[in-house]
Amino acid sequence: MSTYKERGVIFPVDIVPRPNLDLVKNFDIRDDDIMMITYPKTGTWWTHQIVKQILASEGVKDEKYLGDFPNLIEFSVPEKGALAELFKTAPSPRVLATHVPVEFLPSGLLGSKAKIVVVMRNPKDTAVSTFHFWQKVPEVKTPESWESFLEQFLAGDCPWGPFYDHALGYWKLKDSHNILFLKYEDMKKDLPAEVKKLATFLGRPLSEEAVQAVVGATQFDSMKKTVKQHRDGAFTRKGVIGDWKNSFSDEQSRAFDDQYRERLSNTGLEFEFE
Ligand SMILES: Nc1ncnc2c1ncn2[C@@H]1O[C@H](COP(=O)(O)OS(=O)(=O)O)[C@@H](OP(=O)(O)O)[C@H]1O
Repeated sequence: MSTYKERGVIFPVDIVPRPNLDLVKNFDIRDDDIMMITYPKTGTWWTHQIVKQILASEGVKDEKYLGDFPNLIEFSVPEKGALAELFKTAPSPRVLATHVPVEFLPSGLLGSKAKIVVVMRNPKDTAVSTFHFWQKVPEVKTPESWESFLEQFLAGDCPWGPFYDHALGYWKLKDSHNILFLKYEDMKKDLPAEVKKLATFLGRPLSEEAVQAVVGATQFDSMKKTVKQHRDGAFTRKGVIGDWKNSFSDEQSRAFDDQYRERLSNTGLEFEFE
């Protein structure tokens, strides 16, 4: 599968055909939409399952749109075509998800009352997860060796663009009232608290019992059993914080930390690595 660059950002052509970017940009947002935003490999499937469970507790169960696959509006899937087309007529509340950087978002989103949830993960684990993922998608040409892959990741040469540009593009919107930031590491450390926070933000506060039910259904082991296993299990691979230690050499880790400090110092954005 080949890739193309749009405004400096790499997209895999078969997953996000170029016309899809216009479809997404011009996509009409409804005030009751829920827009989930993730950089790839930071918790897309996980948070999608959590939102599905939160909505299920108010009786919303539409498998056509809230199916197993995270609803990534910029994607095209063989049996459905461009998802942005499909979602135009989906019933409310719509759960839309995207990996696109902020400049590619539907133009009406930020001025709307839609709820925006941004999920982030520490960039070392994100890089490792991404490396393993692309090895299972041989159609997309990414380096086979970890060393070369990491070099590209540090250079920002990866699908959906550079990690830090993506994260900071959204982080600068943090004072907007309808955005919630979640971190993968917080979810790992205290899932009930994060589920509660998310449900409340979505205007659907849950009882303690309901929180526990969502947690039970979305913990890693449950998801490994329930989420359809595409790409040889790549969507539920290890699900831990700190797996980067199995791939990074000390030297790679130092170079990574230098860039991390350079890009995030004085931004207020920080991540936990273990
Ligand atoms: N329930 C749960 N708990 C903890 N971690 C989980 C869970 N579900 C998925 N994962 C891990 O999330 C990583 C995949 O990220 P994404 O879903 O964003 O992938 S994708 O962008 O949609 O391809 C991938 O991370 P790695 O294991 O580090 O590769 C998954 O294992």
